[in-house]
Amino acid sequence: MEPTTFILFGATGDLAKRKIYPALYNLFIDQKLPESFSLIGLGRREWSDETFQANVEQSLRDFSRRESADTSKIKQFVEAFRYSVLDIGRKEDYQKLLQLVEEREQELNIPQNRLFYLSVGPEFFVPIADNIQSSGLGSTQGWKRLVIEKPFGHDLQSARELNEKLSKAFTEDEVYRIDHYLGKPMVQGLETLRATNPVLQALLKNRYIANVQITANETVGVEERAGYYDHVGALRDMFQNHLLQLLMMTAIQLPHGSNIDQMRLKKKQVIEALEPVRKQDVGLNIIRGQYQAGSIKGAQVPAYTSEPGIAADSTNDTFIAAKLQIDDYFWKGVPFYIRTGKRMMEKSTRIVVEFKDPIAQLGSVKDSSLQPNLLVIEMSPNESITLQLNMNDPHHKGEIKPVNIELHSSQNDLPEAYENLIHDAMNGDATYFAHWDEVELSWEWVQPILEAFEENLIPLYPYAAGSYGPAEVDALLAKDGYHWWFDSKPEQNSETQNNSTTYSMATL
Ligand SMILES: NC(=O)C1=CN([C@@H]2O[C@H](COP(=O)(O)OP(=O)(O)OC[C@H]3O[C@@H](n4cnc5c(N)ncnc54)[C@H](OP(=O)(O)O)[C@@H]3O)[C@@H](O)[C@H]2O)C=CC1
Ligand SMILES: O=C1O[C@H](COP(=O)(O)O)[C@@H](O)[C@H](O)[C@H]1O
Repeated sequence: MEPTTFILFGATGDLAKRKIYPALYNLFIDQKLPESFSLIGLGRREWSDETFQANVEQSLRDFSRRESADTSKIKQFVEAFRYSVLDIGRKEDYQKLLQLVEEREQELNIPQNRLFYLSVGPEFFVPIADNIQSSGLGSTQGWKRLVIEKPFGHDLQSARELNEKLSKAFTEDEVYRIDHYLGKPMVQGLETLRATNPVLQALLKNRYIANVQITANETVGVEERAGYYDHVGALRDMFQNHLLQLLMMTAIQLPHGSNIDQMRLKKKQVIEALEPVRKQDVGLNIIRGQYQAGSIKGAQVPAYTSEPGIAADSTNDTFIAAKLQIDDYFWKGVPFYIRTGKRMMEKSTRIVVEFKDPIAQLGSVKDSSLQPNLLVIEMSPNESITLQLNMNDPHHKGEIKPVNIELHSSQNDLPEAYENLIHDAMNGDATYFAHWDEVELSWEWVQPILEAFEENLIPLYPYAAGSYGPAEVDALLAKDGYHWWFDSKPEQNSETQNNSTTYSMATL
C-alpha cells in the first residue's frame, strides 16, 4: 500500500473513538497499514500529541475487538499519531495543519498522498473541503481523497447542493461516501455468493422467487443522539442509505470478476428500475411507526417521546417498512419487503429470499406441511447463510419437515465494516462506497415519502418497545399472502421455528 497521511477531522469525537481507531489498529496488527503512515488528528480541544495518543490508547482498550490489547503494539501504533488544534472555520489553523503535514511527510518520506477523513457533522463538509482547497492542503503531487460520513444531505435538494459544492474541491473519483453496511463482510460477499454458485445464479430471478425480505432491526433506542435522530428518523437514518444499498446488492446481476464501473452501473440500474411511489400512494406501501414504552429482554424502556432530548410531541419515525418493486427482467413481479426499526424485540439484520412453491404453481392440492424453500443471509448478530429445504422426517414416516443447511464462518475475528472500508479507501478502491448516482437516485425515490411524512398524509403507528413494530406491518405482507420470516411469534412461524432440523457446517 502506498505511503499515506491520514488527516482526521473530528479526532476527539465518538465515531473516531468507537470505530476509526479500533479499525486502524486492527489493520496495523494485520499488517495492512502502509509502512510509512502518518495520522494527524484534529479538533478544537487543546490536546497535546501525548494526550491524543493516550486517548487513542484508551479507545483501543475500550473498543478494539482484539483481545490482545498488547501494550507494546499499541505504543508502536500510536507513534504515528500527531494532533493539531483546528477550528473548522479558522483559516489560519489550516496553514498550521499544512505545515505539520509537510513536516511529517518529509520525516517519514511520504509522497503527498493525503486522505482527509471527515468524522464531523455534515454541516462542516463544505467548509472543510473549501479550506482544504484554499489552504493548499489539497494541492498535492500525489493523490488526495475525501472520506465522508453520512448523512449525505437531508433530502434530494440538499444532497444535490452538497454534492455540487464538494465537487468544486474534489472530483467524484476522489470522494468516498461511507455507508458502513457496504463494509460488512456478508454484504461484500453477496455478489461472489451469487456469481460463483451457478445453482443460486439460476434460481435468483422472478421465475422462482416469491418475495424478498430485508430486515434491519435494532434493540437500541435513540441513545445519546437525540439532537441528530429527531430530525432524521428511520427513513433518513437507515432506509435511504443502508437498506436501499442492501436492496441494490441483493438485486444486482453481475458476472464474476466484474470491475467497479460495472458494479456501479448495475447498482444504478437496479435503483433506476424501482417503481416510483407517488406521494398520494405512500400509505399503500409504506408503514411508519414510533416506539412506545415497553420491555426488551426483561428491561423496561421508555417511549421515544420520553427519551432525553426528544420533544414530547415529536412525530419522528423510529420504524419504517416498505414494499418495493423492481421493474426489470429479473425481478418484475417479486415484491421486496423492507423494514427497520429501533427498540425492536431483537437485533437482526438479514435478507430472506422466499422461493415459490412449485407444487402450488402446478395447481396441485397445497400440502400445508410444506414450507417454502428459503435462502437466509444473516448479517447480525451472527453471520451465516442458510438454505431451508424439505425432507422426510425419519421418525414420523410420511411426514415432511423443513431442514436448514446452515453455513457459518468459524472465524470469530472477521474484519469489521470500518476496517474493510478504511483499508479500501487507503488503497483507492471505491467499490464499496456509495457513488453519487446511487445516492441521488435513492433520495429521488425516497423524496415523495419524506413529503408524505412531513405533510402527515399517513398515520404514525405506535408500537411497543420489544415488539416487531406496528401490527400494520404484518398486513403489508398478509395482503399478498406472505408473512415475515423468523419473527419469533408463536402463532406465525412455529412450524419452522420448532420443527426444523438444522445441519450446521462451519467454513474454514
Ligand atoms: N457516532 C456514530 O456512531 C456515528 C456517527 N456518524 C457520523 O460521523 C460524524 C461524527 O459523529 P460523532 O463522532 O458521533 O460526533 P461527535 O459529536 O462525537 O464528534 C464531533 C467531532 O467534531 C469536532 N468538531 C465539532 N465542531 C468542530 C469545529 N467547529 N471545529 C473543529 N472540530 C469540530 C469535535 O471536536 P472538538 O469537540 O474537539 O472540537 C469532535 O471531534 C457525524 O457526521 C455523524 O453523523 C455516522 C455513523 C455513526
Ligand atoms: O448508521 C447507523 O447504523 C446503526 C446500525 O448499524 P448496525 O451495523 O449496528 O446495524 C444505527 O444504530 C444508527 O442509528 C445509524 O445511524
